[in-house]
Amino acid sequence: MPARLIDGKQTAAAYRERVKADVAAFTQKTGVTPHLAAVVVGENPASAVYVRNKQRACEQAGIGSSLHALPESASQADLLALVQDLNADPAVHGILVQLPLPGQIDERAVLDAVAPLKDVDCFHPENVGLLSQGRPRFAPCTPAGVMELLAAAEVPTASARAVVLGRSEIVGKPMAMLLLARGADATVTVCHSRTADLAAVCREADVLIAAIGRAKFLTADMVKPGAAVIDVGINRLPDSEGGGLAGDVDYDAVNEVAGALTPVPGGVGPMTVAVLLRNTLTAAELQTAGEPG
Ligand SMILES: Nc1nc(=O)c2c([nH]1)NC[C@@H]1CN(c3ccc(C(=O)N[C@@H](CCC(=O)O)C(=O)O)cc3)C=[N+]21
Repeated sequence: MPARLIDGKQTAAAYRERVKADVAAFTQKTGVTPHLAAVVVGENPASAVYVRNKQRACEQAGIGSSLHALPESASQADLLALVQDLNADPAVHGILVQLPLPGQIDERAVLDAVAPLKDVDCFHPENVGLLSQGRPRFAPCTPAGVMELLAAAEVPTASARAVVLGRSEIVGKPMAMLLLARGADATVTVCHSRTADLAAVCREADVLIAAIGRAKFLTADMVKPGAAVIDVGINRLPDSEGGGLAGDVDYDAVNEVAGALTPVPGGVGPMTVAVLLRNTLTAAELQTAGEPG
């Protein structure tokens, strides 16, 4: 019996319509157009696709966007100077420094330099701290997108056993915090590449979030029959395997065991972009209400 498809494209489209309406109301009331500045260093092809998707989504939602590209060889000082300029620019509300950055640049130093009120990725320690205290300023884009998908698919989290496979700063750790938060009330296990009996731990999950960054890593033997499986993976397959995008889930096999499942593409990715739009409006609201800087 194949799993119920959790349609990220459809959920993202509905979510973006709501953001678009809220942006129109905000701009009508304040005369301010929210603006997202995307910073890209070098020519990472995957990043180019995502940045283009984000810019297109911004335009459709009535959000202005600008692209600030530095060469692969840019120094950390160059990038920090650009971030400071964007921090100081009152017409820029959200700043997104596209990851990964080239090896000569310390990602943590750059992400820490983004003004907390403009940190629409929710990567800054201040915003991660607020999130961990259950009073988030911004929703972490991909984890919040996952929560929206679970809600849209009416997958219950309260009292459910949730297993997060992966412990990254971008997805795994904030994902665990959102599932643990009051209102979501899941019982959360975070596992990773060093977890013993990984398959057995994953099989305990009613809700299983795969965010380990390895193509088709989650196999059918790791899934409890009927569980909801959310695939956060965005792995580019080598041309020898047909190229294209694959998730962290072995989709065809898991589709026969899971109760509900997200596809890649068409699942979490579109939600990541949709939540980024919401965060950019939130940033504009915070900076227009005269919130202390
Ligand atoms: N500072 C920063 N913030 C990010 O949020 C961030 C980042 N850096 N670096 C890269 C990752 C990746 N990411 C995606 C965004 C959209 C899709 C997306 O729209 N995916 C479509 C398919 C897109 C395609 O055709 O390749 C889908 O899954 O349906 C995927 C991945 C955001 N990221």
